[in-house]
Amino acid sequence: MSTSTLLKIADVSKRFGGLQALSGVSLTIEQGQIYGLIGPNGAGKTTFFNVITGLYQPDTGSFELAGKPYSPSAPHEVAKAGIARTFQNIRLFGDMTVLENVMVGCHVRTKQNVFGAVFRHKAARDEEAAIKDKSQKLLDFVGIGKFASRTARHLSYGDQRRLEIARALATEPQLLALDEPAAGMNATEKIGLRELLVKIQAEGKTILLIEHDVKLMMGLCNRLTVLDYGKPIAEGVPADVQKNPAVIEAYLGASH
Ligand SMILES: Nc1ncnc2c1ncn2[C@@H]1O[C@H](COP(=O)(O)OP(=O)(O)OP(=O)(O)O)[C@@H](O)[C@H]1O
Repeated sequence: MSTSTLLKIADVSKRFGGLQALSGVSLTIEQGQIYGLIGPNGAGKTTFFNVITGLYQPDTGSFELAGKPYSPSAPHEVAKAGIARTFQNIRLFGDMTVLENVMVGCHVRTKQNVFGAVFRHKAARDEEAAIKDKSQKLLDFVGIGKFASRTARHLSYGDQRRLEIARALATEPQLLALDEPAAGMNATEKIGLRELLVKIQAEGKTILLIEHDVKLMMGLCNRLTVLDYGKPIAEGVPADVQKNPAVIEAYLGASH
């Protein structure tokens, strides 16, 4: 293999009572890829995200991150291991400033312990200044630097999505997992989002993306897995996936 594998997931299953939400889902994401997960409503996409980010315990499944066994446990541990995610429904600290929201993400990687913060040691003050600086740079990178001191809930919807991405990037993830980042966006915001994701990929990041906008996904992703009723029905490059009869049937079936 010429590229290096970032995340290798094998045979993930998850049952909720009588409902088999995921069964036998395997996928391999190479470093630097934008990898898409698509499928009709209820196909299991978010459940899969919740499993790999430690919110749900799978019934079966094995995981390897950057060549090492990885066991998704508590979300904080997942962030430390190098996976950051955003949620379908925006989860920001609405009453904090835009800058503070990103600073929270940075704290996953900080060295100072709580005593340093309480007693305001010089090292803690220096680190805090570095965090502010890094957070501002991330805001500039995602295109909302001028709103740093604004209260987060006063941002437009599209900019709140950008802020979530900046906060996730602040944890210095190896994998950025985005759950429907374009949901509720207008056409202009979607174009902006697409440009941002391409820019993040150009920085060397790897992205796992759930999205309903199939056109956006086909244009953006290097590879895709399609789920239907919790099972993978197709995997490959967009040009092949969109011709796959099982995929066409799953989408037509869902809309008729
Ligand atoms: N905590 C839970 N308890 C019980 N059932 C659940 C739970 N979470 C998800 N499910 C069920 O699992 C199935 C898969 O849901 P999931 O949200 O993963 O699908 P999805 O592909 O993300 O859908 P959408 O595109 O609508 O967000 C659905 O039938 C859902 O109702």
